[in-house]
Order: sequence, then structure tokens, then C-alpha cells
Amino acid sequence: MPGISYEDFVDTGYLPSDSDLVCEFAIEPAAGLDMVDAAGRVASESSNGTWATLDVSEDVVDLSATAFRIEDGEIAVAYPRDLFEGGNMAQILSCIAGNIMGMKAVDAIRLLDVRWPEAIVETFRGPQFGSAVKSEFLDAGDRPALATVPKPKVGLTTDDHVEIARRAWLGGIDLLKDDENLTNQSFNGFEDRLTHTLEMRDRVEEETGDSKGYLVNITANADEMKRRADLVAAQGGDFVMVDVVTTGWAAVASVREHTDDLDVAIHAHRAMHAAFDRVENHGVAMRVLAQIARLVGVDHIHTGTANLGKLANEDTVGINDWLADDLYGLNDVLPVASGGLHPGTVKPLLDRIGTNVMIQAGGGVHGHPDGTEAGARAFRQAVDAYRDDVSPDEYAEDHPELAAALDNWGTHTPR
Ligand SMILES: O=C(O)[C@H](O)COP(=O)(O)O
Ligand SMILES: [Mg+2]
Repeated sequence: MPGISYEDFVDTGYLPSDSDLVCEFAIEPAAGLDMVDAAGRVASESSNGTWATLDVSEDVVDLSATAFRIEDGEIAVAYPRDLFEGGNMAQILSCIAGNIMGMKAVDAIRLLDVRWPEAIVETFRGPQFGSAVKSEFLDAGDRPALATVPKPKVGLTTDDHVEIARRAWLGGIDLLKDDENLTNQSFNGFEDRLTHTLEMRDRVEEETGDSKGYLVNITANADEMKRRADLVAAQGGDFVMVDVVTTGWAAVASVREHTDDLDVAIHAHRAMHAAFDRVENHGVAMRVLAQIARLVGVDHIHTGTANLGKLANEDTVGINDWLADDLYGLNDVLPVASGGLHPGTVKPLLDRIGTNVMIQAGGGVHGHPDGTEAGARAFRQAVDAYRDDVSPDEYAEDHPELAAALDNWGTHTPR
């Protein structure tokens, strides 16, 4: 079989087959190696090779990857379908983003993009609802869904949390979201928070006639997440939230499998993603993390704010487009813009990312000079102004909450 020595893993005449999984990497070869040497080592270590030349018997299945394009510091590597266990994202990542991330043959390596073949895509569940949550669970089918995160992010008692939820929903917010580090701590236990927040949701829905949602953070070990998801469903919740990077994709897959019968959508917070994607020449691009999230089957995921918020971003627009594109019939994923947004950033944000999104503000709602309900109204008014094609300043003339928000923050991008 070929592929026993790393040189055998490069073939610039190779044409990937439809079933090959193709990865694009940016690589910086270590001193003394050229791009071809480094490409061979990457393809080898990420499929079936090692540093030494192997003498392999005929009955070993050939699962070698092939580096077939090498140009301008980037390489493309094709992997045979049978290298991978279908439906097992952990195993796939142990190949395409595994040992190669630390191998000394490259000073830096970044997984930029993946072409997922149908033969792999069909082994994953994908999202149960995707962007359909906006009309299926909410009244936001024709506009961005609006979410808020109670602040301070931890420390509020359950009663405080529920009161903030009430004010935010009454002000026009669709979704109340737990923060990424709020799970089941002593000051605000999961079960009480779930019960009382959903009771409040029902009261507000009755009062306003609008559908409201609660993204309760079930992040924990996999079995506990499943137990918490059961509680959410039993109490009439429509959403669970999972910190998908910190829990790991195998745990997310367990939640996705479990929620198939529960009729609840999965909101993915990406806390810790920047450990993989912030250093520009190394790691795994957010684009790939978003692809993984779609395959595993989350319904919404944070994809950044197109550089209009407080967190560093990659190509939010390109990622959002990928999440909306056809992928062998898999549902789409609703992109979530969050992190440092406020009413003054709504127009430039929607100009960049469109309206089939969820937009979310914590500080930009609760930090409003007149409090949470006014902040929620201002956030909603900024979206209504956009819908009516009226400038925020003009809309603010007869919407005092928006006027106060714009006076306070202008169009400032926070840090
Ligand atoms: O989890 C999030 O997305 C953030 O808590 C948003 O908070 P901010 O709007 O205050 O930055
Ligand atoms: Mg947060």
C-alpha cells in the first residue's frame, strides 16, 4: 500500500472523490522543512502515518490522506471516507484537528475550512429546528429574534433573575438567556430557576399575547444535561442552552440525540472558542467550529457580531452564510450575534448580517439609564426602526427609550 512514508502522502495530481472529506489548512513549515515536506507530514499524522517509515502488510486497509494542493502557505488534504466513524465528531476531530496541531514539523497550522461530503453529513442528525424556531416557538418569523442575558452574569438570586426576565419580556424581548457561567450554583439553583422563570414566561405570554422563550443553561456532564433537558421539556420549556466547546462535541451529540423526542431546541454558546480560533495562524477556525455545531445538531450558535461588539470576531458574515446554505438537506442554524451589543449598534449590525438572525444584548439592555424594561424597549425599537427603514435617530424622536439609549451609548463599539 502507499503511504508508509510521509513523502507518499503528497500527490498534486490527485483529484478528490465525492466521498472524500477535504480540509484546507494554512501551515508554516518548521525550519529546515519546505511546504511539501510539511504537507506530507500533516497528511500522514492526521490519517494513518507516523514519523517513521513503516513496513505494512498487504491486508492493512489503506486509509492514507493525500495533500493534493500546496500553494501560498495553504494546503488542501483529502481524507478517505472510511478513515472516519460516521456520526462520531470526536473521532473525526482526533484526525483532522488532532496531533497535527502540536507537531514540530510545523511552527503553526490552522484548519481553515472543511468540505463535508454527503457520505459523512448523512451520518449526523443536524439541527432539529434551525432558524424555524423564530416562527415555531416565537413570534419573530419576519425579524431578528431578540434575546437578553441577565446581568450581572452570576450572583442574582432566583427571584431577581425572574424579575429581570419579566421586565425584559414585557419590554419586547423574545428570549431570556442564562449566561454561560450560570448553571446550578448555590445562589440560583437550576431547578428553582427553571420552574419560576417558566411560570413567569407563561404569565407574560398571557399578558402580552406574544410567545416568549427561556434559554436555560443545562451545561454539565452529559448524563446530567440529559436529566436537565427532561426537566425543561416536562415543564413546558422550548429551549436548552449548552456551552458546546467547554462540554465537548460528544456531550453535545448526546444532548442532541436525547432532545429528538423532547421537542426542545438547542442554543449553543461558544465560550472558549477563542482558545482555538483567536490566534490567526494557528488552531481551528470559527468557521469550522460552526460547521461542526451544525452537523452535531445545535439550532442556534453564537457566530460573532461582525466586529461591532466587545469580542474579537472572524468572518461572521461568511460563517452565517455557510450555516444558511444547503448541506444535503440538513436544517440550517440560526446565527446569534452577541457580546457588547446595544441599540446603537443594531443598524450597522443588521446591515452586515441581515435579519435571519438572533441578536442579543446583556449590558446593552440592563445598563440602560432607565433600567431593564426601558432597555428592552430601546433594543426592540432599534429593530423596529430597521424594519421600517427609518434611521435610529429619527425613530428615537418619538421613542424615548431608544433616545435615552442612543444618548447614553451612541453607536460606540465597546471593548
Ligand atoms: O453570553 C453572552 O452572549 C454575553 O453575556 C452577552 O453579554 P453583553 O451583551 O453584556 O456583552
Ligand atoms: Mg455571556
